[in-house]
Amino acid sequence: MEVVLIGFMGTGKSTIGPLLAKRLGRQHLDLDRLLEARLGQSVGSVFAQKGEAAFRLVEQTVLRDALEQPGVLSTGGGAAAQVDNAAVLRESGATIVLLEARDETLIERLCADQTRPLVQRLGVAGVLDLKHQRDAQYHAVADFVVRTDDGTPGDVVREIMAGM
Ligand SMILES: Nc1ncnc2c1ncn2[C@@H]1O[C@H](COP(=O)(O)OP(=O)(O)O)[C@@H](O)[C@H]1O
Ligand SMILES: O=C(O)C1=C[C@@H](OP(=O)(O)O)[C@@H](O)[C@H](O)C1
Ligand SMILES: [Mg+2]
Repeated sequence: MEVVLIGFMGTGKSTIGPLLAKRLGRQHLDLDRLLEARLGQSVGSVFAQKGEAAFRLVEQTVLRDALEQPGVLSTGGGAAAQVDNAAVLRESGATIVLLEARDETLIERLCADQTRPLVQRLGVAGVLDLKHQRDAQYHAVADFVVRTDDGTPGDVVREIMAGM
């Protein structure tokens, strides 16, 4: 991978990834979609039927495979926060961009989309606690940070390009 987007749920990794890839003339991969294709099941049903620990094991394998390919990768929000994955990401040589947004922005975005199992399980307050627990891990992995609160997705892509 040349560029990997990391960050909490709702920061915009899956929205920005395809736009950035198009701008760079590269392929785009989304880790959650790769995992779903491998298991033939949605992320939500993997959490419900197999549990989060099983999800993390498959996520780790799919991440390692994806990093071998060229292009732009949008990770799922938990991927870079797992210790083993953090090391693999750093060693991959990809440019790692952390997307961030204010708590209020994330609440708005996450409440508007009911497909994330951790939001269902933890609720808004619980999920923000999880974000704050993960923040230091995200920053330790990232090469630089881009905020997605105020601009359009196009603005975010331009800012990423400027940072590379
Ligand atoms: N500037 C922006 N950058 C990225 N996403 C944005 C922006 N403004 C609004 N959004 C919205 O925020 C949501 C981000 O969701 P998504 O891309 O699935 O995030 P993630 O993959 O990080 O969980 C989308 O509904 C997107 O349309
Ligand atoms: O933060 C997390 O632990 C998760 C984030 C999700 O991806 P997005 O960040 O793209 O929503 C998805 O991988 C799964 O629901 C778990
Ligand atoms: Mg996503």
